Amino acid sequence: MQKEARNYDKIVNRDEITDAAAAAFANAGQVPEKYVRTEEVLDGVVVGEDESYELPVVDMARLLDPESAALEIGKLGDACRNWGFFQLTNHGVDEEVIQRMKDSTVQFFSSPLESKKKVAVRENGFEGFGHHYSRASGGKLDWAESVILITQPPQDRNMEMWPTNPPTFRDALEVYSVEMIGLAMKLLGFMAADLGVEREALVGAFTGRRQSMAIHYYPPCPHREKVMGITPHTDGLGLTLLLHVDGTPGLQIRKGGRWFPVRPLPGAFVVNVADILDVLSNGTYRSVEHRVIPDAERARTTVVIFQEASVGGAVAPLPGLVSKGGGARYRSIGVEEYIKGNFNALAEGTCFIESLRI
Ligand SMILES: O=C(O)CCC(=O)C(=O)O
Ligand SMILES: [Fe+2]
Repeated sequence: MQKEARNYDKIVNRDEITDAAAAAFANAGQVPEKYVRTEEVLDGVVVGEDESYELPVVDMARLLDPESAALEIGKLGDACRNWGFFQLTNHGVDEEVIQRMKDSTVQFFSSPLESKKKVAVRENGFEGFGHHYSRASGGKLDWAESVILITQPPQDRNMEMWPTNPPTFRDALEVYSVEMIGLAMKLLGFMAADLGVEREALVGAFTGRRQSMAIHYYPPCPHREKVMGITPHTDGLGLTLLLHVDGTPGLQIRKGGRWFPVRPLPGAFVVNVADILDVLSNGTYRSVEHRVIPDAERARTTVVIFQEASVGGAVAPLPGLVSKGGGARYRSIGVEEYIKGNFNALAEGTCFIESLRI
C-alpha cells in the first residue's frame, strides 16, 4: 500500500508538547488546568489491590510444545474472548533486541525537549513526538508524551519523523519491528487454531500489512486522581503488542463496567485484540477498552506495536467464520474508509466498529 493513499487531513489533530507541559511533567507539584480531568479519572470503579483477580497469562513455550498446545490454545482463546487482553510469557523474542529498544526509548525520552521536538507532530500529521490520544477529552490533554511512527512495510515509513537521538534508536526500532511481526504471526497461527479457521486465513490477513508503533512516557504525578495517562479507547488496528520498559503499572482494562489494573509480569508482553481482529473473528474475540493512570512516584515507559489487517482490501469477518452460522456480525468496509472512520471515532471518543455492527 502506498503511503499517498492515506490522507489524514482534518481527521488527525495532535498537540505539541509545549515548554510549559515539559516543565509540568518534570515537576508535577502543580497540575496545569489543561491536564486536570478528575471526573474522567473517577469514572468507573478501579478494582483494588485487596480483590484477587487474575488477568490471563499465556505461555508461548506451552503453545509450542505439542504436549501442552491444546490446553494453552484454549487459554489463549478464552483470554481473547473474555478479556481481549493477556500477558505473554516465554515469548522467545531475543532479549538483546528488547533491551536495545528499551534503552533507546529511555534515552529518547530523557533527552532535552529541543532534541525531541526535531520530530514533533505536524499539523494533520499522524506521526511524531507529541500528545496523541487526547482529542476525545474536550481539549484536555493526556499526562504523557509519545512518539508514533509507521514502521512497516519499509516503503511506508516517513524517515524524517524517526528520531536520530539517541543514534541507536533507528536501528533498534528496525530490528524490533521485524521481531514483532514474527511474534504476531506466531500468535495469530494459534488464534486461527482456536477459532477453527485455516492458519492462512488469519495469518494472511496480517501478512505484508502496515505496522505502526507508539512509545509512551508517563511522568509520575502525585495527584493521580486528577490526570489521565491515556484517554480510554480501544485499539483501532488488528493486534497490539505492548512492552513494559520498566515495572511501573498503570494500564487498566475495562470489564463489566470496572477497571482492572494490569500487574506487569517481568519479561512478559501484554497482548490485546484490537478492533480489526474483533471484526475478522466475527465478534468472537473482543477489542476491549483500556486507559492508563500514571503512577504517583515512578515514571512509566512503554513500547507498543500495532499490526494492521485486512482481507482483499476490506475489513470484514473471515468468510470461514461467517459460514459457521449466525451470519456476519459486522458489515464489510474498505480498509481506507475504515482507517478514516476509526480516526474520526477516536477523535470523538466513540468506537468505530460499533457503527459496523449488523
Ligand atoms: O502504555 C500503555 O500501557 C497503553 C498504550 C496504549 O493503550 C496505546 O498506545 O494504544
Ligand atoms: Fe491502546
